[in-house]
Amino acid sequence: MGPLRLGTRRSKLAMSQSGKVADAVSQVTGRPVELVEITTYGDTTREHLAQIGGTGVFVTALRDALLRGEVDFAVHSLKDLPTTQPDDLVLAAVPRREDPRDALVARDGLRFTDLPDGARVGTGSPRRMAQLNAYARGHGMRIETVAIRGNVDTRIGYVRKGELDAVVLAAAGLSRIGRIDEVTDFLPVDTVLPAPGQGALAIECRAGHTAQDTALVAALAGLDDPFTRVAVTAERSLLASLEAGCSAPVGALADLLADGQIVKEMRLRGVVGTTDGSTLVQLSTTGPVPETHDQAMALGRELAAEMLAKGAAGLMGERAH
Ligand SMILES: NCc1[nH]cc(CCC(=O)O)c1CC(=O)O
Repeated sequence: MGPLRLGTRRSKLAMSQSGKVADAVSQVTGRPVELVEITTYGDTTREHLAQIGGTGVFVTALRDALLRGEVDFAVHSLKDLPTTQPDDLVLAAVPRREDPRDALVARDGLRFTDLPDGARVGTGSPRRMAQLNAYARGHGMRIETVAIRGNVDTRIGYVRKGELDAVVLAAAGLSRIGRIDEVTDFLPVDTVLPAPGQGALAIECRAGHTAQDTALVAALAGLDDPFTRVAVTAERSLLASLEAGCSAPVGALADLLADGQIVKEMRLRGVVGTTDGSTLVQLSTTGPVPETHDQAMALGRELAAEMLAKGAAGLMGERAH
């Protein structure tokens, strides 16, 4: 048998996380893994993701390569993955999640709460804008959120060149490309809830039409982290039930509540808001740690129903598509 072919985007972030997954897959399968670089629509378009809708723009080309048999599995950032799973593909593994928080990279080592009056803060994410602006309004701060996009290096470049006072990025992405030292403040999740699935990766395969596919899915299961899987399932169920795309202003995070070493319950928090931060619907639910996929899905649906009852639908500009 030849090497396994791993389909990946070619950005520095994607190549770095795919390289790590390749090593882990080699370990569990005993086979060499070869990286196959694929350009996605999200990599070439110059449009703002909030405008093109975001849903699947980084994913579709990778999925097509999988379905055509050009690669054996694909590695995605889970937060970029649409909540609808195609029948012929399967999430073979969700490895243990890294730090899910958003992080600030600001000039002069500034923390978020120390930003000066009128500070310009760059982010392309309506979710980040909504929560940053809501915090500022509630704490007598005045900031201006500025829509930017581009890869991580480009975004940090706006601060280094003095065009912005700060940018907000996912801590996990910075860590994966070796730039975590540039973070000047980790934003508490009470201030900014991350995107559903942020900090987690997804390893996707064909759903076992051949004996080889089936064997690969079984081997990759060894890389799955069951708690991360349950947590991101609940978060993504919330997103799906709100009928929001991945560029909608929705944050969600599931975490465990423990008493010492003993895990007691899982908490799921969700937020949706207007980008100007004038209105946020933020709710949380706590219950037994889900033991099945269906239980995790139910938790997300229940919280979504409560958020919709509080007017969440009216706050999402962008609908599912
Ligand atoms: N939308 C872009 C994207 N998709 C995944 C990550 C990296 C972090 C992660 O895996 O959640 C990033 C960059 C960012 O949001 O700063």
